[in-house]
Amino acid sequence: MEEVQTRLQKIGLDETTIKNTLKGKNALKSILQTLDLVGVKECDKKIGNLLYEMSQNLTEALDNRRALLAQYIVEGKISNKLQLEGGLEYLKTHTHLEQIPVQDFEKAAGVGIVVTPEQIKDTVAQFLKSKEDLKTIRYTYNFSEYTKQVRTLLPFAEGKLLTQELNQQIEAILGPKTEEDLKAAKTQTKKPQQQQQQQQQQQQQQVEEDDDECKFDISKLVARDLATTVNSEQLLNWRKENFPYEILTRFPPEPNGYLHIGHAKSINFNFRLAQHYKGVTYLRFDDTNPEKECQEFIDNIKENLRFLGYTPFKTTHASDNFGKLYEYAVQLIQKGKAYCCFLSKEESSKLRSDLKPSPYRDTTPDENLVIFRKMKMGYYKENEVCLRAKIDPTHPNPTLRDPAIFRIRFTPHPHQGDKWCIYPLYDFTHCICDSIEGITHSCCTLEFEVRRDLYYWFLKELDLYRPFVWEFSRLNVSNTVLSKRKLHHLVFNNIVDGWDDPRILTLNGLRRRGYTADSINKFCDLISVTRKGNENFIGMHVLESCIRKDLDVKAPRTMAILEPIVAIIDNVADDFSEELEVPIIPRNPQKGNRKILLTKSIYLDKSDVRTEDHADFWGVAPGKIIGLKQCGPFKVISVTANEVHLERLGKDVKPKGFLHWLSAKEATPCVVRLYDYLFEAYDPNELDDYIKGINPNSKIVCPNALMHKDLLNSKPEDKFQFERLGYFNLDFDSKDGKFIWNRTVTLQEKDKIKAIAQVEGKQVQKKDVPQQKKDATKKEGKKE
Ligand SMILES: NC(=O)CC[C@H](N)C(=O)O
Repeated sequence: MEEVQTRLQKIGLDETTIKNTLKGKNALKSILQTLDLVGVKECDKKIGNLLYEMSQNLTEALDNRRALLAQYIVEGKISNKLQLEGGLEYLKTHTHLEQIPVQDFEKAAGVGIVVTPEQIKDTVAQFLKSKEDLKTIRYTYNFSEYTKQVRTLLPFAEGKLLTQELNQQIEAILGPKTEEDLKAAKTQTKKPQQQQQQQQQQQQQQVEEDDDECKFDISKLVARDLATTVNSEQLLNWRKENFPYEILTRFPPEPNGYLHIGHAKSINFNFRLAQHYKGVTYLRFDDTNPEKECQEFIDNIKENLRFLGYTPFKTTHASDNFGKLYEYAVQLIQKGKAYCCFLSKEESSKLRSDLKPSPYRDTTPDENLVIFRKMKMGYYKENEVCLRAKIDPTHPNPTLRDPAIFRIRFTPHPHQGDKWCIYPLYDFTHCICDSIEGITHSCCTLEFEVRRDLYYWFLKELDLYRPFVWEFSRLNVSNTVLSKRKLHHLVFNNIVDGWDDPRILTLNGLRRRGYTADSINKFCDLISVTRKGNENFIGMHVLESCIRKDLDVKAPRTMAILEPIVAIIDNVADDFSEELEVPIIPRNPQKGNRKILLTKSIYLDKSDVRTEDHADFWGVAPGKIIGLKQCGPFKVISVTANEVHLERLGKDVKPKGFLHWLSAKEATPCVVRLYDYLFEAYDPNELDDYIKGINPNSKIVCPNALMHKDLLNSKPEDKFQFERLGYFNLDFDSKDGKFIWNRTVTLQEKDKIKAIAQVEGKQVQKKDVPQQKKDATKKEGKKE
């Protein structure tokens, strides 16, 4: 052991790293293997640390690249972490290549990129120009933060030169430190010890998180672009000339269903990423499957984007590129990189799983061209033949085993009509459309990760500009399901009332439930975007708290009765009527006041009334003192099943609680729907049959409810707080004098939810749910 320890010391690792390495079997094995491979006994600490870093980041799939990387490090061609990251990323996305093309690899790893002192000077100057507050905060600026930020601008620059330049330029701007500066610096360092420690801890955590490639950090993501998308100078110029935006993203839904909260996350992310850099975002319909797609979904997606408040830079259709895609397929055939395959579906999937080649692999390009043209002309039947990319039938990643790229379907297309009878498949289409549109960051959920190599393969073979692909974890919310298949099942089996049922998290459902665009966007901001884990599991209460906060300041207050019972105030005259003036939104006095009437006959809610009293009950029961909201204390004289008698008391009596009520003169009928979680199960996806997790009481209708007559003017989607009952949204079904209110959310988190939150502590990330195995065969986002 000691010998090993000295070995690690000799390559300059620090004591903590050595200690940790000795503890972990794999970590140790990996670094020793690297050292043996390149025969290094002693070296500069910079090289040693990079070798260590590299060894810790080598996945099994990259084991065969160990020697290559180590050699670059030892020779000093890869000399910092960013270069290493670039190189690793390149290798990760090119596992299918036997021979790594030196030029491409070196470009990705920034080998030989010499950043001149001039470049450093200019970049630092530019950077400091953007720091408008520097002259005010002077030497209290955050040095490490500044350094980090310039580094992302010049990832391959020598670190020392960069900080030197930064220091010099700052001093040139601010002049030497004054006495004031020194004082300020002192007070900064004199923070109470505890506070300082806390700050350090936080920073440490920050550093650790920043080091983690999974963490979403826009600047890092953008900087990585430089390192990992291997585009020739020419392709980069093509992009620059054609697109005046440095950042271009896209939201590419397939118009075959309704959008849900997971899509909102993606929309929010793509638009926000672009906006952050003054870039723009396309809405692209990924419409390659005419059998499942239709205009209704296209319109609905557009409407939902509008609802969320996003305006696409352009709305495009993948199908607009069918002509180009056909030409690119022809190019692949001509290059010998695609062939027409007459195997049946069953035959080909058997060969693919046995890692055997198709017998049609060796058809000549000329013959393939003839067949492909005939496919286009409608000469063959559906499924008789398809066009396949010629990649590698034995590849460990099944998406690279000669995937189909064009197939025959005699179905007219919602956007192209009957122009085509051959349709390109998703993988072939998506990357080419991204490229044609000049997308810089192609972001999708993690189940598409296995398809990334294929994405790059097509673009490389066709010599097209390559966007940077980045995957993030898919959103899951507790007590509900989000998969298209499951939602479909719920809708088609009438378990819910359609795609806009307020209990499901489709955007239409949420909207009908009463969720505002602001609350949904807020939720998306809150949950953030990461690459960690397979899924991003969020408790439903997080979503609920977003809408509560939003409506608290937006929704006018009113009162309504779910199940009415008459109450008579005995000690006032028959024609008694008193006008009470109360705030519309207490937190927002500018919204003014509303008026309500107190009359002899009023309505209370049956659930607040009991004929017999109980110790823990503070509603209406014989002999009790109660309060009525906005108007004061009353004594309960008598209670029967149908009627309550009250006496009004002087204001000095303090009742325990206040109930909601309506004057008989102002009450008007309506229907109220109360919604609860659709699933009782916290994570229905975990059950062997998710349907078993359904909550049988997720919808309760109150057909005889009453509302205040002021609400007669409301229109669908108007939102109110019914005091004590929650926030309510007027349903689209309200017409012809019929008013139907959907409860969006109760005023407070339910006890049930509180219990869950306690168990989980403050974190709502799902920890205890076993991670799904990453089985590439099963997890393919799309199938052929
Ligand atoms: N690459 C991606 O973002 C996938 C888009 C695909 N059309 C989908 O809707 O899932």
